[in-house]
Amino acid sequence: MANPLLQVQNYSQSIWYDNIQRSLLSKIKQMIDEGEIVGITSNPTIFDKAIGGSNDYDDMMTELLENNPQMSIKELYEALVIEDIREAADLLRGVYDATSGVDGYVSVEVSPDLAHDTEGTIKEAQHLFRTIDRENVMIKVPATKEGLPAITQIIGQGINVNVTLMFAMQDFLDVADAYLSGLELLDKNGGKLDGVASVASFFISRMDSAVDKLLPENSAIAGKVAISYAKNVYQKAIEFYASQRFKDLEAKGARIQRLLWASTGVKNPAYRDVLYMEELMGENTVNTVPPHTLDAFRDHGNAASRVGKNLEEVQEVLAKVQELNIDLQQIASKLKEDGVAAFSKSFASLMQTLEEKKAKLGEKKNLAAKLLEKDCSLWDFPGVNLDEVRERLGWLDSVRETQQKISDLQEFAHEVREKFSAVVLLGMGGSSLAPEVFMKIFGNKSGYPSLRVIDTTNPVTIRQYLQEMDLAKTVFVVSSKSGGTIETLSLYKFFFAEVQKVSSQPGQHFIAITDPGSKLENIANEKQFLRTFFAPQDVGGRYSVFTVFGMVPAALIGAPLQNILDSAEKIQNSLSATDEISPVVLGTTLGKLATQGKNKLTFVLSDQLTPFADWVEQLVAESTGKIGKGVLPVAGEHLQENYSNDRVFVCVTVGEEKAPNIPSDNVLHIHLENLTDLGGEFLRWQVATAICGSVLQINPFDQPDVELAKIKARELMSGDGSVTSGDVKIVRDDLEIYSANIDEGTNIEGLLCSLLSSIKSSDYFAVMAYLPYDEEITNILQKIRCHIQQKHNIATTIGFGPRFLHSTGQLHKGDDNSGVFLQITHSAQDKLAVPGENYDFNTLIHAQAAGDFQALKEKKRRVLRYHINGKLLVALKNLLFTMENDV
Ligand SMILES: O=P(O)(O)OC[C@H]1O[C@](O)(CO)[C@@H](O)[C@@H]1O
Ligand SMILES: O=C[C@H](O)[C@H](O)COP(=O)(O)O
Repeated sequence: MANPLLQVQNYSQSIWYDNIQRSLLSKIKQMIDEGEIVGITSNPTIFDKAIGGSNDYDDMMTELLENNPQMSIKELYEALVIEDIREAADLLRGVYDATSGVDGYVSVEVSPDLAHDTEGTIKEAQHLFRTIDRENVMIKVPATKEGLPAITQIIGQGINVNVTLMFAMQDFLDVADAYLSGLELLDKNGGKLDGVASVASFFISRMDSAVDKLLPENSAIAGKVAISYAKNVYQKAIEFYASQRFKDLEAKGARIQRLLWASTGVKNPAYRDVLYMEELMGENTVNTVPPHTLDAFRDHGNAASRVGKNLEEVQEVLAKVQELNIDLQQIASKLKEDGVAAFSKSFASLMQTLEEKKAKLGEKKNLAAKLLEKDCSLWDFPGVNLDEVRERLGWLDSVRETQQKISDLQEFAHEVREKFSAVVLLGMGGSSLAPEVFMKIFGNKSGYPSLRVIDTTNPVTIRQYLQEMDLAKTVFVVSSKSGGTIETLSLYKFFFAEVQKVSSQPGQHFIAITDPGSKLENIANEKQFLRTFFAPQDVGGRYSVFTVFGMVPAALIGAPLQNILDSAEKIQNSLSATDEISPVVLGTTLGKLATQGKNKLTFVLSDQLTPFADWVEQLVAESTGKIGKGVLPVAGEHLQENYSNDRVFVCVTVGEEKAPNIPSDNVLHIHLENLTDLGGEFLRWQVATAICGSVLQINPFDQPDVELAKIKARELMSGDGSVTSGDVKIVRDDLEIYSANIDEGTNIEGLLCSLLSSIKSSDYFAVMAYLPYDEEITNILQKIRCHIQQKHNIATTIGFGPRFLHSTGQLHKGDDNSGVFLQITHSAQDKLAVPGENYDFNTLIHAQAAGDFQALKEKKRRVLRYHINGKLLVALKNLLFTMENDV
């Protein structure tokens, strides 16, 4: 079907667009190119919405203030507005030339505060016209008593004028007279009359909104008064421009001052949404149309010449208005007054928003600039070792540095995919989580190997993964910054021995990612690994996604490296933005809220982004949970009807998705146009977390309490490979229960009750499962968690051990002791030896669980360990049953 907007020109009406905003300029260009619009209008309300309600202008504001910190708010406003008006004028220049100056104008209004100041209006009109420096600009001047002489003077100087805020027939007559006087003045001054244009903006919907209130219920003339009045004015205009006075001017090139229908967005939803467009269409008029009305007309508008038609009905409607004693003249005067006041209010609100933005930008700029300069003073607080901080700020260069290495990474990936069909990454925490996100979100590109991360010491899972592997076609990435992480090295030893069974060159199945000089580098050299990638030493594990730790595995599966880095760079380049989710603001907000006790950061992620939660969980928890402070990341919970007030939500949607309704006052929304914007999210959260650490006055780059559990685990692993752990409280059937820092109970139910009755409203409940990765197990754990979430209305988390020890494990022991912990362990039949060591994986995982239990105990955390010796699933279901029914 033909676009109805394009048919409007058949009736000699020009459609202008009643809207402008920087980010819309490309859309506006498209509408101009397609012939849908031939002009643009703006007003103070439109700019208030555009500048106050978006970040479109933040970069320019930052730049302007950088060049001139003394710039006043008014100057700032003007600079932003003028830039848009110029750009719009340039976009419309083609129309202006093609129509010989009939159309192709963009209108900008003088400050509404000058509405009653003739001299001030003249000066500002001159100033704007000169500064904008475009022929196809119209200066908007209100049709007030003081505006009329200004119109004459401005037209007399050859400046185009759009007269605004016209409501009454008398306005038309006054304005038309002022216009002709202006033309006469221009003529007298020797100016060219064909070089000046003017429109008279007659406001429609506002008149109906005011009159409809005075009409009896279901009145037949509802929604018809403004149109009838406007049609009457139109007739008057025809008469006026047939006058000899105008004919004389026309002979010298003058154009009529076209009537422009403004305020044509329907305000009463009961009316047809294109009512004012359809009814007022006709020769020698302009209609300036707001976005939603334009969209509606494009969709179902009906173009026809109507403004000069049905004149009997016009008279009937106006007679009826008189009959009802409705004084349109009086209403019009009031609307004009109100209009001036409303534009003044918008203008004042915009000035205030700019004032606030300027202050915020200064503050954010300081933080952003300090961060980009790697200024350690951001974390200069008692107890923070600044030398350690200094050695952990390299991540701020990672995106830029890795941009240079894309082709090397891709070449290597190409070599690898010729030989292997699967990549297995062995690593913990920051060395494995980002690659797993990439694999789960992007998948492996066709022709590229798939990737599996192994970050457990659970023998059942390791065995199962081994059985699923085709070792001859598998390449292992051993990923460890320190090169000494026990899980990673044990897994390496195990899989190297397995590969040795199928390959005469086992080292060629291994790639190392590590710091130069690490133990892993030595191993890689000795075993002749396929390749060793060195990571920058000044980037900590959880901030390393853009280094080789994240990018090598991403390249191996053919993930969109360029998009990932570009979207991250985009975020990095706009660190001083002021919107609530810009990284610096986000970090500041999260830090401030956490200090007010709102420290349960709950992620409500698009299904497509679910895997991102594990990465962000580690970043936030390990970075912030220390010295009695911390932000607990919560992911994977069901939405509830109400929440305790310690929650902050971050809702992330992608593409067309709608955000769910979250019943909380603290909800931040992040929207990704598409999944390839994911790179920016990694950077957003790295910056936000670092800044949050600054607000919390901690070092967000260390993990002081992770070591404690490791020490305890080492102590518990005796030379013969067994694990000793005291504290057993109850032994029943195939169960052993241990507890610490809770009231004693005499049976299992009693101990569980003690644990749960210790819960306070600001606590959280954490399930820590040293169990195989398995869907059924996960489902049962989810049910346990869900039960506690609902029954106690607190935040809940689930972590698989030892994986979570490198994530929430730090926060569990470092925060303000608000965690209530249920640790679940199981004795596997399969011990699975670690070649060359005196321990097997079963011993290792038990030592890790028992070590963490001891560490939690020492830190006075409330913890219960539920150790299962018998059938795992049966025991888990029993535990769920007990929790749902007895405790
Ligand atoms: O890369 P590495 O040295 O093996 O460390 C793995 C993980 O262990 C930690 O150092 C401690 O949990 C994390 O910060 C890190 O991501
Ligand atoms: O120039 C256009 C006017 O300012 C605009 O159409 C006013 O519309 P409104 O009545 O919807 O605010």
